[in-house]
Amino acid sequence: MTTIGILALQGDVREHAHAIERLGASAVGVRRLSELDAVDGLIIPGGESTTIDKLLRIFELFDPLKQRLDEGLPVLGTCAGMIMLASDIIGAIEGQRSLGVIPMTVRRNAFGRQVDSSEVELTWRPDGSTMHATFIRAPWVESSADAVEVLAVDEAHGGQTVAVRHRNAIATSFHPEIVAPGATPDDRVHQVLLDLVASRR
Ligand SMILES: NC(=O)CC[C@H](N)C(=O)O
Repeated sequence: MTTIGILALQGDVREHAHAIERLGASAVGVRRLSELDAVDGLIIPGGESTTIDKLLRIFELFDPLKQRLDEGLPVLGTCAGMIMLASDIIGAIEGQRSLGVIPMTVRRNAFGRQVDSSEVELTWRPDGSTMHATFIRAPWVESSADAVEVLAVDEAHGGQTVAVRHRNAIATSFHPEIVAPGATPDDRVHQVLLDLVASRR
């Protein structure tokens, strides 16, 4: 069975695990290198990128994780996880590092304080369908290399790129793991991660 690790240093782990389990794979928390080496793919959840960065270094995971991702371990980064995957960050705190997996510049807290949290209907480009997305103090993609595929833009806030794919990595500004009360879960983003895992085999 496919096993997806969820980086469990900080952030919302359980909702991602539910999405992965709904898709028929198993989900485990990752806090140490031996756990990282046992998974077929990884999720870096939302939370606070400055804290995730610090904890990765304290747990001595930063460099080994970067190496696994550079070698092709499939990864999904959401919100703070998107920031962690970027090559460049606008609005980083001093000394903040990212893993540099996707050649793109992201802007932290891009939607401003007044849009702390919002729900938006996006167009999911792979099939042109609508996707209901929840944003929480989210980043957006300010610019990206030509090789980076845009999966979704936020027309409601001026057409910013909010989901991308590059090689073994997917990143979303929003929280695809959040299911609104009473809504049917939409696991298309997590399915892209599982498809990346399947195509690597
Ligand atoms: N929901 C989130 O993950 C917020 C991200 C946070 N603003 C950061 O910079 O890391």
